[in-house]
Amino acid sequence: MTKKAAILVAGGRGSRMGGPVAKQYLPVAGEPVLMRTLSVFYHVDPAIDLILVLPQNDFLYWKELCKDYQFTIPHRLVAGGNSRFQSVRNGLNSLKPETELVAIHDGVRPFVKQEVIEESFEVAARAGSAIAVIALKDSIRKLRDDGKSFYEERQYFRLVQTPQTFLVEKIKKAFAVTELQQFTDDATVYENQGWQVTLISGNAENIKITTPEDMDYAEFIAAKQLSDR
Ligand SMILES: Nc1ccn([C@@H]2O[C@H](COP(=O)(O)OP(=O)(O)OP(=O)(O)O)[C@@H](O)[C@H]2O)c(=O)n1
Ligand SMILES: C[C@](O)(CO)[C@H](O)COP(=O)(O)O
Repeated sequence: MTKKAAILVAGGRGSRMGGPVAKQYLPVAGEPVLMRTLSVFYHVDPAIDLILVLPQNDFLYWKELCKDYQFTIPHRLVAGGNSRFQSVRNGLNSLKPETELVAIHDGVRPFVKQEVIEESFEVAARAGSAIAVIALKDSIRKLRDDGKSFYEERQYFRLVQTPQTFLVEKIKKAFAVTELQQFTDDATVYENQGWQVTLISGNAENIKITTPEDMDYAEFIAAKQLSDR
């Protein structure tokens, strides 16, 4: 059986969300965002090695939160870094030697579908990588520095989500480089090695909770999930 791990990165401060409590700990329909995300991965496969990357200073707070919510899904804590890239790298460095596949996922994307995670592991096992993306619904304009804007054919673009799942051997090699500005996700780190990434379909509700209005939408999605059960 292939040894799988999932690194859920939640080492950020949520500056665009604002507020006294970082967004990854905020309750959505009564359950903190990170507990929701951990649960989805756990239900895909309870044997997945779950790694949660948090700011080191939040470890105690998180452990207390788990007690308060009686949250018992097993996971390991790893200290985050100053950027998402560094947080992911810390997570990769904590993988057990026998791990063959790793899904890297934003902790603040609690509505990823189990089917997307499952497909990401299947495709990454065959192709080396699997990056969840969705098509655009709106038209797009490309901006130029001179203030002009131009039509672009939206069928050639995709919005990038997580999970981004990889063969461990390859993604660890890819992350053993100096951080570059274009490393806004893990696919860009992988392709920096000259390797082509493989895209899979994500799910529309798999939003990255980023700004306050996302919390309203998150409440809506959580309520819908409950009524669809
Ligand atoms: N040093 C960092 C920065 C970000 N992240 C994580 O990467 C994911 C995507 O980042 P983003 O949505 O930008 O989160 P924040 O950095 O927390 O938000 P902001 O940019 O608004 O401060 C989040 O789960 C975030 O916690 C991380 O693990 N370590
Ligand atoms: C990884 C990511 O969620 C893919 O869309 C995104 O690049 C993270 O960006 P952020 O600026 O760190 O939120």
